[in-house]
Amino acid sequence: MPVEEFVAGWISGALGLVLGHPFDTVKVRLQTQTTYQGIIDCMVKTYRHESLLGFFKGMSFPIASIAVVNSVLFGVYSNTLLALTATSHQERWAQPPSYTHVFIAGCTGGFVQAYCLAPFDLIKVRLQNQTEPRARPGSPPPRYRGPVHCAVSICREDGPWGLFRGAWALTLRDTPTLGIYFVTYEWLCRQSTPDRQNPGAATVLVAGGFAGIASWAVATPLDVIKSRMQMGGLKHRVYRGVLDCMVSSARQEGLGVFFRGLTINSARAFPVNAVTFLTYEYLLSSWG
Ligand SMILES: CN(C)C(=N)NCCC[C@H](N)C(=O)O
Repeated sequence: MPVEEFVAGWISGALGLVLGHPFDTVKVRLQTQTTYQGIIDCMVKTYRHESLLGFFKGMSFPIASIAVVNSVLFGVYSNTLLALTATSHQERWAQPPSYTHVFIAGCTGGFVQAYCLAPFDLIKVRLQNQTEPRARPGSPPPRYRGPVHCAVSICREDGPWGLFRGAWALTLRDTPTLGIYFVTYEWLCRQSTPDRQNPGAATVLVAGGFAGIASWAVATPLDVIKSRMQMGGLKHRVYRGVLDCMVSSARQEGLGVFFRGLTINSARAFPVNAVTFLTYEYLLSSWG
């Protein structure tokens, strides 16, 4: 099994994450809290209350974990395509796989990565939702002191399976949307590249960016549900399942709730995925 795809996925995921984390914090807060009037209000309040550091809450953990998860996504995707089409990554521009194969490989990558991502994503969302300013003498400490304390507390309160809270919604979110992600990327690259040639850097950047936007646009409704289920129990209500969360969120807040965070997510998705794909393609082509 070729391992370069895993390593390239690892490095490209870490770069994308640093770039996108401040946007991600605003998105998570908009999706799970009702105190903000919109993106700007959330940004201003976060900055005033928590300084610039507020935007980077929960980042140290994903920087290691998202890199692992991205490595699983790209590694599983590429190796599934290899199994389906018997072409390696280097041969794929000259002998392009069908979009059906790309979609199946993307869905497989999405399904596997969802289970690797679930505990890390839960911890990230819980930490991002702590709106307390940095600890000052006399002020009450935040519920979680950091990622490890958060993981230990969840295990203590809910058992080890507690770390997988929201995992089903995450799987439903990621399986089809990762298929869409890779199909969009391939389609855009092929549209703007002469037949059977490797796409240039500008094409990869633009195709990666739009693949990110397209997949997140489809993923947003389940992203909202996933984030709410992950916060369940902590002053937030506990849902009986994905359907219960969907129905009661829509009843209480209207259908618009499913698109909460869409604008900020799209603004985040373009640079994050442009950099991710460019780094991934660059690393694989320089390793030959
Ligand atoms: C719609 N979904 C779930 C995705 N397109 N996921 C893959 C993108 C990964 C990238 N690190 C990001 O966070 O955008």
